[in-house]
Amino acid sequence: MWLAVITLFPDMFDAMTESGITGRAIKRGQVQFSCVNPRDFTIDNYHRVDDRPFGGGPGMVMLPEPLEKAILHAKAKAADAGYPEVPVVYMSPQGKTLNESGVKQLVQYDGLIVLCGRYEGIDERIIEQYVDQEWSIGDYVLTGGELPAMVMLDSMIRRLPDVMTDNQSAEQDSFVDGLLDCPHYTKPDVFNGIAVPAVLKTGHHLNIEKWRFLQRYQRTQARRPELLEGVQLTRQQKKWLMSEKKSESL
Ligand SMILES: NC(=O)c1ccc(NC2CCCC2)nc1
Repeated sequence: MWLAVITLFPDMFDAMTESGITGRAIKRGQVQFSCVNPRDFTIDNYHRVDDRPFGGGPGMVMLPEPLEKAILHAKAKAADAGYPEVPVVYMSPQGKTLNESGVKQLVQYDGLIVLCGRYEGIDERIIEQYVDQEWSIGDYVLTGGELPAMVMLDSMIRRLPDVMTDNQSAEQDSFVDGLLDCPHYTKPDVFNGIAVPAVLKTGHHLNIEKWRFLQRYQRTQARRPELLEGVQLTRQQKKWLMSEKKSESL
């Protein structure tokens, strides 16, 4: 996947490119990643990338010209790399709230340009003319679009084929079927006097699968009941649930 981020703080993305599974995917060439800095496209002596808002009010707004030049440069780079039509995504609290289905939709693209704002935001005419999709990682305001961009890109990169090894695979992710995740345990058997649930040490895979499903269902019911509306249970899961409810009513 071809990715470019437009940002005044490219060094922030070292957190994603220099470590972990995302760093490995980039080193392996599974992801082509680059940053484009609007400050490199300024023409005044002060390299201005922002100015005061028309209509007054606090803070500054990012100037449209450096952003336009940065976007066009990123689009040209994508075309040179063989990706002629790359959508531009802008990270903002006004965007669609990102969730697993949004990640699945985004990771289908061959390439993506992610625009990160700073200050009070960017000139609206850039959004009107160049932004294809606005996305938000949640209903809160941050000082910049860089962290939301890294959150979104991390969730996408881990879903690319062959990025996660089999035993890490994203397919078994908790959210993949809408339920929260089950508890996880590893050595030691007893930690601070608390033992690992016995079923997990039986090696009885069906019982373990049942236990994990029931844990996930009960956790979702207790913590995020609204998520249950969108959950499609398999016949087996429905049976497990029925037998659990029966045994509870005994
Ligand atoms: N919830 C979010 O995804 C989000 C995105 C960007 C942002 N701040 C940026 C937006 C324009 C200037 C700073 N804050 C929050």
